[in-house]
Amino acid sequence: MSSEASAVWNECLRVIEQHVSEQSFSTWFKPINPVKLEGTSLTIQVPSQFFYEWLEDNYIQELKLAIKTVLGQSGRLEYAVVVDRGNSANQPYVVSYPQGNHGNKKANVTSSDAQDQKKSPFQMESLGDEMLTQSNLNPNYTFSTYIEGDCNRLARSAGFAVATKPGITSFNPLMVYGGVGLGKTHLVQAIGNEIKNGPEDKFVLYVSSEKFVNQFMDSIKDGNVKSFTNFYMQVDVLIIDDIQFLAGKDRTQEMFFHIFNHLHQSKKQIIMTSDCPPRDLKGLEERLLSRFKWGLTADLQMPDFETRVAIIRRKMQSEGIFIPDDVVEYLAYTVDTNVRELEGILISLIAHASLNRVEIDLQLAKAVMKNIIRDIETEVGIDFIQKTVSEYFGIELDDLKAKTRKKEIVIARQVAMYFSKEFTNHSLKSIGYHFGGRDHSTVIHALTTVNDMMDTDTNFKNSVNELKKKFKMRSY
Ligand SMILES: Nc1ncnc2c1ncn2[C@@H]1O[C@H](COP(=O)(O)OP(=O)(O)OP(=O)(O)O)[C@@H](O)[C@H]1O
Repeated sequence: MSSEASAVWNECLRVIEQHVSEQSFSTWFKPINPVKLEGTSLTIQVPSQFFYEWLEDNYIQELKLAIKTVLGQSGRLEYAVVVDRGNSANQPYVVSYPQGNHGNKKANVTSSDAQDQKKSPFQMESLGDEMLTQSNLNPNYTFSTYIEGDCNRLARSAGFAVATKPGITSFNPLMVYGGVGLGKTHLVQAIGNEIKNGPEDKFVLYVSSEKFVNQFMDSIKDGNVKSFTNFYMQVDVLIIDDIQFLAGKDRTQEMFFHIFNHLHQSKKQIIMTSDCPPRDLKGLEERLLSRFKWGLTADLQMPDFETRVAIIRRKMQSEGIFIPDDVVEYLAYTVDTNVRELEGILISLIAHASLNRVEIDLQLAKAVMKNIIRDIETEVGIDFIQKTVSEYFGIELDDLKAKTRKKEIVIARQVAMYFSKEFTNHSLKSIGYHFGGRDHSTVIHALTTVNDMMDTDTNFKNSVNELKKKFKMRSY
């Protein structure tokens, strides 16, 4: 190592130190060795191709600034990457970037070893999205933007505990599972952001399982497995999304098993998500599954109506738009599949309104919704009420009209009559007619019974209210 190169690099480090966190500085800049200085071109040696890619993806601005400050406008930076070749001696090859060409992955590679040029480097996929930071975290996914409800209370509070004391609570690993679009990624990234922005300087890394698998495969192809493993073993908080993707990928599972053990033993935090509970994860090794159960497993459910309203309002706030209450309610009633879909519909609604320069109102919401969800019924008729009520109580539609006097059928029939009175313009006589030709006094008796039961039986009242929401939504 030339002493000139050392002196220049030390100056560069002083500049860099002022612009990155202490943890990043020791992880990404301390391991670098200055190799040589030729004119205003400084060559630094980095431990692996991955390390080099990481620097280029995440610290290009800091490096540029340092080189320009120390070597002037004509300053250049070249990298010598130590290639891991198992037992054979490490031969560096040089990746050379002309000034101002940093970050261009197609830049010339001049190698001291022709073979190495052809190797596709083990690299983190380009992060692309400027929203992502060096931990691959979306800064918008925070606890403050994550609406709490019965659907996520346990997972959220466990997540918050982990964020406060990563690696120390008994929630290690923390496994969050739930159906598509229910907020798994948002929650685990909120934990990551909370830790990253906290007082301790922790290296937090979020990675999808798919990316993890691809990186591992690339590392095998490139003979870089060691640097892959070393990299993951340095992490303080590893967040790995959609773990079900590891199913059937035995080699990756084995590697993950070692990384998991190392991190867990070193009291580093592991957070995972999955689309199903660990017991239903097919194609995952038993030893891995048993480790997943060491910590806490918490599920996410579809948010209830009130939580959906709160999610819509939060989204409106972040988009800086106003939507009338009846539209918010309409959307929350109608979209009960998952939160991503709810957000998607809200965004289409906003887009329609701004493209057509019209106000967002119920009419527009219905029109947008009709395009998206087929078969949506906008009117409540007796047929619809009968169908919905019979499905809800798990009885045959025909039984509502039949003579049978079985208790559960009588109740369902009375409830259906009650809603027919509330949501349609049919007379008592007509309602009776639609329920197997009963007379109007039977309908009156049904209405009285339902009202009385709602006063005395909370479960029954909840069922009626739940059904009411379905009808209300369609009667807008
Ligand atoms: N409780 C919540 N509060 C606020 N926003 C939420 C909530 N739950 C989900 N979202 C939003 O819903 C969208 C989908 O969430 P996310 O991507 O986290 O779901 P996921 O469960 O990881 O989905 P997938 O199964 O496809 O990986 C995101 O925009 C997220 O911000």
